[in-house]
Amino acid sequence: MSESSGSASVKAEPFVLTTPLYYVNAPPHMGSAYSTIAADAIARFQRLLGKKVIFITGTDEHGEKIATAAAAHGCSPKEHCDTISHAYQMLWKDLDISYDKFIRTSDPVHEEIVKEFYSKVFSKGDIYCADYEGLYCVNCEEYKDEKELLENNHCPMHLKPCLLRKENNYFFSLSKYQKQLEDILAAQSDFVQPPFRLNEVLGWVKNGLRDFSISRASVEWGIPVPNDNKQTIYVWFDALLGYVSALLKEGEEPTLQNALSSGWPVSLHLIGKDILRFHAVYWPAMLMSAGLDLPKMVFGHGFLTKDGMKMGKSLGNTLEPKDLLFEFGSDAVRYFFLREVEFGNDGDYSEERFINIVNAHLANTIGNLLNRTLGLLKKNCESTLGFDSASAAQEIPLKHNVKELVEKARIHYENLSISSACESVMEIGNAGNLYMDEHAPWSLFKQGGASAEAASKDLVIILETVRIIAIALSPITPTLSFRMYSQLGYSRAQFEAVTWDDTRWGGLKAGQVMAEPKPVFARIERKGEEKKDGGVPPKGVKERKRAPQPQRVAEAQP
Ligand SMILES: Nc1ncnc2c1ncn2[C@@H]1O[C@H](COP(=O)(O)OP(=O)(O)OP(=O)(O)O)[C@@H](O)[C@H]1O
Repeated sequence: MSESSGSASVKAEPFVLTTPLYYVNAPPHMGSAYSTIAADAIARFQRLLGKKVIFITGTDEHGEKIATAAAAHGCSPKEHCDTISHAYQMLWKDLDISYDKFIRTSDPVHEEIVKEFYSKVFSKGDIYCADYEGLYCVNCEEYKDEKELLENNHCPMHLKPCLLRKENNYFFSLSKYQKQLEDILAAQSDFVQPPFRLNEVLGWVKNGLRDFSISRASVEWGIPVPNDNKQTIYVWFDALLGYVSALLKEGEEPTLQNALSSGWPVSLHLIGKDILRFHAVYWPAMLMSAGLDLPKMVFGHGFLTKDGMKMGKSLGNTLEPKDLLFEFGSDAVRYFFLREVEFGNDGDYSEERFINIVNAHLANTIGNLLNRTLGLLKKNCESTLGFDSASAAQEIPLKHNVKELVEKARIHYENLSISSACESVMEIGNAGNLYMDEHAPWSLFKQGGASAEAASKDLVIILETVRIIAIALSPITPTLSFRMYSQLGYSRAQFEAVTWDDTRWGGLKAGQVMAEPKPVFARIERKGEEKKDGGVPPKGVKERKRAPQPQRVAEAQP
């Protein structure tokens, strides 16, 4: 991605990004939440740059696995999909996901788009009928190559046996697009990110592409193949087109032309590495066949793992996001996973690490800095700024340091190095804390006169640093950032109007009145940890409370 300057000018071309459309075989888990949180951070960052963003997420609802899951719950596939899709939407709400469009592949408008697309590919001569026999993983909804399977034909991802299946299906001529795909991957080196995943994709393509079946004779819960109602369209062929259907406006006639005119091609498909082949090989070939533009980038991130295995619905080894949210709150969950897991690589969850990171960074480095400073301002300056931040900080090193770190954070966000962006912002917090400790304004106030004046300038300088942190961290911790902003005396509307340009030094003005100091982030107490109000809780009393409760813990004042 670019390193061009972060301007707030509105670009005509929207930034369109997508999460995977999650398969509704079971409710969402922390892995599904991870992709969506990351996409949300990117969407929020792009909006801060002044871009028009179309952020698409949704659910993939057809196929054999869904019909089986519905039967197991004694309901119809549609009822099952309604329930699980709703669970995704509720979780996204709790996680502060700012999506613009939630697409469900059982939506009738999507069916129209799939049928039109299928007919285009058919007219191109890229669909034919043939018998196929192969090993099928129902959990991947994919025929597998024997070479990629474990002992006894077990799927390496789901650890379940693949079954031999023989069907008469419609096939897509993927092999026809081998050369074109090789050329695209060579010419557009950032089409697949991170770079090591591009090598993976190049390997698959160079090994030779085989046509794949795009219909199922044995699956009823799906979109009927045009002109052959005995077969339904393969769930992946159908699901990928959800990214197109999502662009249709409310009430608009469901045609490809209408959908494509509202933002195609996608700027970024953000996916887990498990579905890279579908997005970086099958999907571009399908689009080329239909004569549609290709997405600009496919980013395959790593897995959240448990005992080294991918956390997933089929394996059932998942971490429940609702529990984490209940206990720690949305900002903590978002921050931990985006800061802790280097974006692109795998990462493991540990509660101890979660608590340590979140307490150290959000409660101490940021929350405590703001709270201490506001406490001093209240005590010594009636919570009112005596100087503009621009005039308070003429040529101090902190100001230059902050400027450099903000620019680093911006470049990291642009390059999707989300963890490094968090790190740069936290360095701003460290610099602010160091400034506070070195200048010790509490003792300058005691000296009075010119020293007291210097102290009140110091407070403005630190609060300006915190203001910049609030903006730069807002793609990751939107709720916490708003709490910080309102402590600085700004309204919700003022917070919502900020752009990345507002990270420039000089926002705080003399006379601005700060809010009553309240901790913006409650430190998480470990089970059995001694509480500030005295001792461990008595037996039978729940040790942790629902987060966030910022007023619960007041950090020590200097
Ligand atoms: N453990 C995980 N770590 C990171 N992302 C994950 C994880 N599990 C799922 N995802 C996200 O969800 C996408 C797959 O969605 P899907 O609905 O198929 O979930 P799943 O839990 O992987 O299902 P299954 O276990 O049945 O394969 C991945 O590409 C990724 O974006």
